Amino acid sequence: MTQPELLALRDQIDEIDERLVGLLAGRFDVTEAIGRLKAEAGAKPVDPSREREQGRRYEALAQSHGLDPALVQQVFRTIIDEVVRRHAALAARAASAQD
Ligand SMILES: C=C(O[C@@H]1C=C(C(=O)O)C=C[C@H]1O)C(=O)O
Repeated sequence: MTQPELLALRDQIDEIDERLVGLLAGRFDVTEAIGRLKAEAGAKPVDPSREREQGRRYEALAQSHGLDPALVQQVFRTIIDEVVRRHAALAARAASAQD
């Protein structure tokens, strides 16, 4: 291993990480829009049936990319838990605005 090789690979990692964070931010923008719609409609923050459907999709995606499905599920569990937390906050705000 040469130092330039290592540095070039680390540059690639930095670019991928930047794209991942950008994608994550885009996902949170979309889920925020969903959270606002659900809060207006009085719908629950969590949708277990949608989450089950996604779980099956993450499993298939992980397998098609040669990744450990448990790892992919764990990553999305962390993200979705944060989405649901934000949706609950939007719902609480909408409910208190109605008081
Ligand atoms: C985004 C939604 O809200 C929650 C968060 C989800 C997600 O981050 O993918 C999926 C289902 C819901 O529990 C939704 O209902 O679509």
